[in-house]
Amino acid sequence: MKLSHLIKTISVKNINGASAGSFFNASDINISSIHYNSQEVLPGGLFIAIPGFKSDGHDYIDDALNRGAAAVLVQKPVKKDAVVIEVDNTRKVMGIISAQFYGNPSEHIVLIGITGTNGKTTTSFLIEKILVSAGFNTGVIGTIDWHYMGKSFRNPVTTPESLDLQKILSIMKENGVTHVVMEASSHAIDLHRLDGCHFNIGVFTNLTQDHLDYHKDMESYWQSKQRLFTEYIYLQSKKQQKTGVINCNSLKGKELLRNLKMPCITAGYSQENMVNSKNFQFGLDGITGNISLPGGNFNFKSFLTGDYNLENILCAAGTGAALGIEPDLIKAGIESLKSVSGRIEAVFNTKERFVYVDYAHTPDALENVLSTLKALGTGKIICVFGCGGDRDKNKRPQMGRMAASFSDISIVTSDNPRSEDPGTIINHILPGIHEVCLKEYLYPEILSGFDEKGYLIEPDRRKAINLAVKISSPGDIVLIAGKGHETYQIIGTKTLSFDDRKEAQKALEYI
Ligand SMILES: CC(=O)N[C@H]1[C@@H](OP(=O)(O)OP(=O)(O)OC[C@H]2O[C@@H](n3ccc(=O)[nH]c3=O)[C@H](O)[C@@H]2O)O[C@H](CO)[C@@H](O)[C@@H]1O[C@H](C)C(=O)N[C@@H](C)C(=O)N[C@H](CCC(=O)O)C(=O)O
Ligand SMILES: Nc1ncnc2c1ncn2[C@@H]1O[C@H](COP(=O)(O)OP(=O)(O)OP(=O)(O)O)[C@@H](O)[C@H]1O
Ligand SMILES: N[C@H](CCC[C@H](N)C(=O)O)C(=O)O
Ligand SMILES: [Mg+2]
Repeated sequence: MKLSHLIKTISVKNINGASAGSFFNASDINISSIHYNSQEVLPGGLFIAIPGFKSDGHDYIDDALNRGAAAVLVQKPVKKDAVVIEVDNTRKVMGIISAQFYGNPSEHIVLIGITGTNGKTTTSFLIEKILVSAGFNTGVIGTIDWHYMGKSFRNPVTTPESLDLQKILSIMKENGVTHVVMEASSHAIDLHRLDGCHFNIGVFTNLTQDHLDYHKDMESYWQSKQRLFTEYIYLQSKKQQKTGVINCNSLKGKELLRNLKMPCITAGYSQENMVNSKNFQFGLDGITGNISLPGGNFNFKSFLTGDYNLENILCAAGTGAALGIEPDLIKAGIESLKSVSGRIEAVFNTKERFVYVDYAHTPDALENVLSTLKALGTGKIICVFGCGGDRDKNKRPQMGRMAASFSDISIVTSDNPRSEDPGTIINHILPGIHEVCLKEYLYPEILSGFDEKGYLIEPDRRKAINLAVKISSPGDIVLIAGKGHETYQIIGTKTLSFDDRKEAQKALEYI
C-alpha cells in the first residue's frame, strides 16, 4: 500500500522535516507490512516507535532500519537516513493506520465490545452461542483465545494491540465471519488498542476493584471503562445503529446509563429493565427461570450457575435483542453453552468431592463464586487461592477477606508471582484474612482435621491443591481460584506448565 494512502486519515506533523504535501509531491513509497516491534520488522515494512512502560521503541529505530524498514513513524524528532513520519502520538495513530492497511475490517462486520471488571469472557461466550444459533458466522476475541469457525489461536493479552487486532479482524472477515464479539479491557481502552474499530454494540457488565496498579484509582479505572461507550461507540463508530447494553443490577451500570446519549437496552433482575428475569432458581447444575425482553419472553435452563451468571445471561440476551434476534433463538443460544473453560469448571471425580476451578482473581469475583457455592452446597468449603504478582497490590487483602469470610479453610498460595517474591504477596493477603479469622493451621494439625475456621500458608500451588483435596471429606467443596483456564504459571521470568484442573485430578486419584 502506498504510504500516502496509508496515512491519509491521520494528522502528520512532518515527513523528513517537510510537510506531508511537499513530501508526496516529490515522491511516495510502498509499505508492505507494519510493525511495532523492531525484532519483527520485514524489508519494506513501516516501523512504529512506541514509548512503552519498560522501554522506548524510538531506541530500536536503527534495529528496524537494519532489518530493512522502508519508513519509521515517530512521536519524537528523529534524524535518520530514511523516511521518518512524525505524529503527536504513535500509539494513537497505530490503530487507524492498521485499520487502513487491513481494509477497515470492522466497518464491514457487526462488532460487539464488552467491558466491565468481571464477566466479559463469560458474556462473550454466551453472545457467541446466541449469534451461532441465529445462523451467523461468529468470531470471538478475548482472554481465553481468539477463535472463529472452530479454529482457535493464542491471545497473549485479553484485547490485542491495535495492529494485531485489525489483522485478526481482517482474517475473520476474509474467512466469512460476519459478527465479532470481543472483550474490551480497560488497558486496551487506555492504550488506544481499539482505535480504528467501529462498534455496533457495547456491553457493560460491572465495575469493582482491579487493576489499580495501572489506573491508580477507581475513578480513572471507571473513566477508562466508560470511554468504550462515550468515545469509541458514540463518537468514533461509523455504524448507523449503535446500542449500549447495560447491566443495571450494577449501580455503576445505572450511572453509565444516565451518562450516555445513545440508545441503550437495560438488563437486570427488576421488571423495570427492558431485559429482566423472574422465577429464577440456582442449583449446582445451573439456572432456570424466565426471561422477558423486547419482543417476547421464554423459560430457559442454563448450565451456568450463580446470580452473577444470570447477569451475564441477561446482558447476552440484551445483545441478541439489540440485533433483532428472535427470542427462541436467544433461548437456544443461552441453553447451548455447556460451560466456559475455567469458570466454575467441575473437576470430575468418584470420591464425592465437589471440586471446582474458577478464574476469580478479584475480591468481587471471589465473593461471588464462594457465596454461590456456599448457598448451593452443604459441605465445608476449602478455598485455594493466591494473587498475581506485578498486578494490583491493593486487592490482595480484600481477596484474603473474601476467602476467609466464605470458606472454612483458606489455603493461601501463589498465583502467577511474576517478578515478585511469593512470600511478600502472601504477606499482603494475610491482613485481610486476619480481619475474619486468626487461626493458622500448620501441616500436621490440619491433616488430622479442622473444626475452627482458619487458614494455612502453602506457597507451592501444586502442594496447596494436593493438601486441599487431602483434607476434604465426602460432600465438601474445594474451590481452586484465580487461574481458571490458564495452563501455565509465571514464576520470575519463567512460564512453566501448570493446570489447576490437571493438578486437582491427580490429587483426587490419591485419596
Ligand atoms: C501494561 C501494558 O499493557 N503493557 C503493554 C505494552 O508494553 P510496554 O509499553 O511496556 O512495551 P515495552 O516493552 O516498554 O516496549 C515499548 C515498545 O518497544 C518495542 N520494542 C521493544 C524491544 C525491542 O527489541 N524492539 C522494540 O521495538 C515494543 O514492541 C514496544 O512497542 O505494550 C506491549 C506491546 O503491545 C504489550 O505487550 C504490553 O502488555 C503486557 C504484556 C501486559 O501484561 N499487559 C497486561 C497488563 C494487559 O494488557 N492486560 C489487559 C487487561 C486484562 C483484563 O481484562 O484483566 C489485557 O487486555 O490483557
Ligand atoms: N458478572 C459477573 N460479576 C461478578 N463476577 C463474575 C461475573 N462473571 C464472572 N464472574 C467471576 O469472575 C471470574 C472471571 O469471569 P470472566 O472470565 O467471565 O471475566 P472477565 O471480565 O473476562 O475477566 P478478565 O478481566 O480477567 O478477562 C469468574 O471466574 C467468576 O468468578
Ligand atoms: N487479565 C488479568 C488476569 C489475572 C489472572 C491471574 N491469574 C493473575 O495472573 O493475576 C490480568 O492480567 O491482570
Ligand atoms: Mg476475560
